[in-house]
Amino acid sequence: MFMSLTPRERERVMIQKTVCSFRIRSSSACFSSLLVFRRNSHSQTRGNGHQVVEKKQHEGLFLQKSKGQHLLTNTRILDAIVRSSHVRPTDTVLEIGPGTGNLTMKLLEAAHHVVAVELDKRMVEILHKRVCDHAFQHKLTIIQKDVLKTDFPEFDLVVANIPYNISSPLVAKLVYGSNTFRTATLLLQKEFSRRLLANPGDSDFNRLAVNVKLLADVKLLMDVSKREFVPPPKVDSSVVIITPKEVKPDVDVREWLAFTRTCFGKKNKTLGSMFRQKKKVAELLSLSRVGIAANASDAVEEGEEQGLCLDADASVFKERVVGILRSNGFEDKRPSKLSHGELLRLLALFNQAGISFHSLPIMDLHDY
Ligand SMILES: C[S@@+](CC[C@H](N)C(=O)[O-])C[C@H]1O[C@@H](n2cnc3c(N)ncnc32)[C@H](O)[C@@H]1O
Repeated sequence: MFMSLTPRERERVMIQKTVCSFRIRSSSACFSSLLVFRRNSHSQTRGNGHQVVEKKQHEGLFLQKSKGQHLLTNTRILDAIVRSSHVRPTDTVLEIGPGTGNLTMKLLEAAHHVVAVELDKRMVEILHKRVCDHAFQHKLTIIQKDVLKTDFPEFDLVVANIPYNISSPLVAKLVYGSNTFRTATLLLQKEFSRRLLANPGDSDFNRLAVNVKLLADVKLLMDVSKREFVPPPKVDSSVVIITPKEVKPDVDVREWLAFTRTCFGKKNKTLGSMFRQKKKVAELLSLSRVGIAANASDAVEEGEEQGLCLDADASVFKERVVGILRSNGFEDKRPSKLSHGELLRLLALFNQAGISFHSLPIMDLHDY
């Protein structure tokens, strides 16, 4: 029966057998880790695009689910990712989570330089050796750190198969961070990519999409089956390309993020019912007081001009908030149906009336 399988199916059976036998032998401490054969730097490519595992030269490597260690092994898909990223020979590419370097090797061929940020020391060692074996070391800088706690050097592009458990803060770091770049081509969990791709009016338009699309365009490049990874994750993946907008709206980013957190907190509620909630009114009232106090005389004067008394009780404040919604035609609207232009206008109306949404530290930029 084994012989009747295609070479690709046979390879999978072999990997599965190894994984199963390891599971039986493994202690509970290692339960979430899988043993696989390390892809050898001299491995050949089969007609179906998968690299052949040379078992004689394998080194055991525990791939940790907690670090999202699912290696993409299909060279056709790796090539397609690099091709769709339009890497130029003059580019410095930032790769996040290079792992054993399957994508890195392709990027090194296409780019002027690659900066790879990898948390796992074992991966760094394997990658370093592999790159030296191919005499590419002068083109690669490896930063062995947590990508969320690292300041990036300058780069032109991002191309990465990222650990899915940090998708949200990582996309926020790229889109809302201070680095300028042409595009970010990211392999993401399929469901996450669909959330990212949602548009105003779609049933699944959400806070992630509204925040990312304020500053960037997002396009789907391709879906990738979970079968293309070793070990296969539970879910399928997708490759998306994020292109920062050339002209960005003039808005206080922290104020915007806090505003969208309020608007998209409860699915399908109208703005009127959302802003009538007792808890929300109390929260906004205290934030607006803090904002006015922090912005000192200008804001206080503005607040007073608008009739906002610092000692105003919650019901007066609620009427003020709902009044803004009503008189501008927003009361019965649902946030998921509003365009960026409409949301920006509503935020400006609130702010002009001395109503503020944020008192958050910078760290919370990462919190979608
Ligand atoms: C999905 S694997 C991708 C490996 C490789 N790029 C590939 O396509 O085969 C994700 C990689 O990110 C690394 N990683 C996980 N969390 C990280 C973090 N916070 N900072 C940097 N690297 C991280 C993992 O160790 C792993 O090597």
